[in-house]
Amino acid sequence: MCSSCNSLDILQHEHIWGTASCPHVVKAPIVIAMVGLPARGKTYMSKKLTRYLNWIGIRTRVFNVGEYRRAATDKYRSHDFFRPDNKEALEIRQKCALMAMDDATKFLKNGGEVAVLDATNTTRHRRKLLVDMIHRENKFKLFFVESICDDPEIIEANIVEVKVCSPDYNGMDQTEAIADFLQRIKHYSETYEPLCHEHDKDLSFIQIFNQGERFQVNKLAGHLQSRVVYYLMNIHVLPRTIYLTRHGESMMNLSGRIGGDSDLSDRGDEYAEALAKYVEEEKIPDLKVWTSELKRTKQTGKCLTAPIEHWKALNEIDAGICEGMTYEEIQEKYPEEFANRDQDKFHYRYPSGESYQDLVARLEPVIMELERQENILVICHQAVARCLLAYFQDKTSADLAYLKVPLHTVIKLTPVAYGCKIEFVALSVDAVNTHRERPQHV
Ligand SMILES: O=c1[nH]cnc2c1c(-c1ccc(Cl)cc1)cn2-c1ccccc1
Ligand SMILES: O=P(O)(O)OC[C@H]1O[C@](O)(CO)[C@@H](O)[C@@H]1O
Repeated sequence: MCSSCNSLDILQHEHIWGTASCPHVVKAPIVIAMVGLPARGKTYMSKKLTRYLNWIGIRTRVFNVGEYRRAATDKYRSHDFFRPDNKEALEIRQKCALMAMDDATKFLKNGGEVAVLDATNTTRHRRKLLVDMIHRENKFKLFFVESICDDPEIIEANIVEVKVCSPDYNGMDQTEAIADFLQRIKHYSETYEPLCHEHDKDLSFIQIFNQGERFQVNKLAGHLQSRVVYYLMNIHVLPRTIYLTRHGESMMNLSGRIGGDSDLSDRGDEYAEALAKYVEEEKIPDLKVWTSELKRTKQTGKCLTAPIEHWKALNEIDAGICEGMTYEEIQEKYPEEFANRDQDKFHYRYPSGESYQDLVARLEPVIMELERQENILVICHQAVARCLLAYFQDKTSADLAYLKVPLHTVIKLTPVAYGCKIEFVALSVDAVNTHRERPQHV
């Protein structure tokens, strides 16, 4: 007997594994529907949230209605397309919205877990259509995320940063494009009905005011929705830089051995000095430094003047019974283990140790705190740096485990528009290469 909906055929019900058929299941697929006027950060949030959910292992994809409209109509002419009385355009826009929802439904029926519908969804009529289509027919959960922003400076910044370069404005000069986009916003404003408690008390939603200054949350329904709300309450758009580096070369690196808690080598000490010089020259305001609890990262930060915090969560992947061994010794002594790791390096867990998947879970609180912070230098390890980098660079789990993160290199990450600019700054101190390539045969 299923305790949530008293269904008897537990096998058909698949309650434990979570299916779309029963709304009570823990992992019922969910549609996150964005709501808001143009230039309110809907695409920004859609992409960032999707990157986070995929990184923690939840299969998520964005369905952007604007992209469907651009595919359906040839060259965009002007804001007239968005006039509420433009019947022909309304038909195209409705068709595109239905196609996006249809593709989202297909995605969720084929193993997808979260579909983010990046659209304005600015009328009660459109949202009711969503409720009927998604909630009743498919039994998916539906969660609305509305961004309300009436600060003209923020709107203008958004338009300049991500709208004027949109395909809609190819060949148009910036002033013309901004004017056209402001007209487009005006057309939407005429019919805009924000979510409100009176009319929408049965809907699950969060309203975000002015880029996270204030939040209004209604009827959260489930763990995933709470995780989404928590994430959206922790992100910010203040300009900042995250500097990522491994510790300096260690004695274990010199001997080609993995793990352990060894001191820096002489060249590792040189890197610690070079790192302090680099940081000095960067003139980073209010820098904070995070290291792991292992000696080699603490020693790497010893010449820095900025405040330093140590995180156990930043410790290197635990190689369990293989700690302190070389790859050759592992292949010799544990050939099966060695082969299994090459087969699926992300999911492979060392006996009495960790997998990259375990590492991502251990690093999630670090990522959440990094999102809250401003300028940070993280001194960590090869596997840890790969996991953090995969989050900022939206890498797949398979690629994550083989990302190149050389010793004595500072990786500079700066959020821009919808992504993250990345620069590799190799400081001129030699070091061994600890990178083991993806084997060809698998
Ligand atoms: O509320 C906005 N209004 C206009 N623009 C915005 C936002 C947000 C934003 C929204 C919610 C949260 Cl919790 C944080 C940021 C991000 N952006 C944005 C930032 C960079 C490029 C393009 C868009
Ligand atoms: O996953 P890979 O490629 O073995 O890299 C992780 C290894 O890198 C090191 O940080 C340095 O070799 C080891 O401590 C760790 O086990």
